[in-house]
Amino acid sequence: MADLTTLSLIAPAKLNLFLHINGRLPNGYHELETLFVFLDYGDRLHFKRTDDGAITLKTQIDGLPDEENLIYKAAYALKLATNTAFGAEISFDKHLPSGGGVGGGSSDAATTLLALNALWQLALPLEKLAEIGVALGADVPVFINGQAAIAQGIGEKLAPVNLPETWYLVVHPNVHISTGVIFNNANLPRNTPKLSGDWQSSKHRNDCEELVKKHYPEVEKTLNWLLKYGPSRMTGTGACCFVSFETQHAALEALKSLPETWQGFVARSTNISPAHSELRTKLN
Ligand SMILES: C[C@@](CO)(OP(=O)(O)O)[C@H](O)COP(=O)(O)OP(=O)(O)OC[C@H]1O[C@@H](n2ccc(N)nc2=O)[C@H](O)[C@@H]1O
Ligand SMILES: Nc1ncnc2c1ncn2[C@@H]1O[C@H](COP(=O)(O)OP(=O)(O)O)[C@@H](O)[C@H]1O
Repeated sequence: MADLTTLSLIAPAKLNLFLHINGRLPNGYHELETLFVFLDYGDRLHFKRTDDGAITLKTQIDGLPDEENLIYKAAYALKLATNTAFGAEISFDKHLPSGGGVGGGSSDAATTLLALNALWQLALPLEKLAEIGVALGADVPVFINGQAAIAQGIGEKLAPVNLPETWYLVVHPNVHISTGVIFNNANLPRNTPKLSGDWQSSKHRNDCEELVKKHYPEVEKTLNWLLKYGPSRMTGTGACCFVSFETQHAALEALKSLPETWQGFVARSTNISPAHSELRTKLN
């Protein structure tokens, strides 16, 4: 295996193709059933191994102290768990909208754990990385595992699935939605029965959608605008909404007519996380 000292790796977006809330745990977290798929679009992170033991971010996010950046937190947590003498310099190109429901922060954290596990020559198994990751965010384990999955629990119990890969137009209606605020709203429905039998033959929805539409009219407008192309849905706790297309061309044509006040991107869904595919290529 190659002994790398630098590594550049994607932190892909995810979509929640459905999101059911089954109940609330004593610690306030919610029991979910959600279908995760990855997109071949995301942030790009650049890592350089150093010998001085320090973790340094060379890029900043406006209004977010480095110590609160999930990239820094992930690197620090891995260093703490392993006592490695190595350090890292990390820069990144942020493409995913913050608070967009596409998992940007969690994916950045997962990519950091995967990359530094290789650069610091730790050889930790994915289960251990996921254990470190879940303390940073409920969404981190699916990115560490790297396989499209139905998640249960708080999002960390993963059953791999194999979905038809297709094209998506993802639209961000320019509103930032805090996951914590939505989950803490008294009017959030929390009583969807657990899926029984074959999940593909059940009816699906996003249980956060109605509440978010009420509080963020731009999300409702986006979902309605997308309806002309097919059934539209919100991902996670919002704000991004998506619709699928059979061809890249059709998705790009729809993107061209997007109202100027919103942002959007077209991406292909993948069953294997593009971070894992890239890492495999670069390590061999
Ligand atoms: C809803 C989902 C669906 O994929 O995605 P996003 O919309 O955030 O992308 C995730 O469960 C979000 O995961 P993540 O964004 O990592 O959440 P965390 O940082 O762990 O938690 C943020 C806050 O959301 C609430 N939370 C999160 C997960 C969960 N199963 N139950 C909760 O109640 C908690 O109030 C917590 O303080
Ligand atoms: N590297 C990071 N990228 C994005 N957000 C981050 C990062 N580190 C910490 N955060 C914090 O996490 C919050 C949720 O971000 P994000 O994961 O992009 O949203 P979502 O969970 O809705 O997809 C942000 O508002 C920000 O305060």
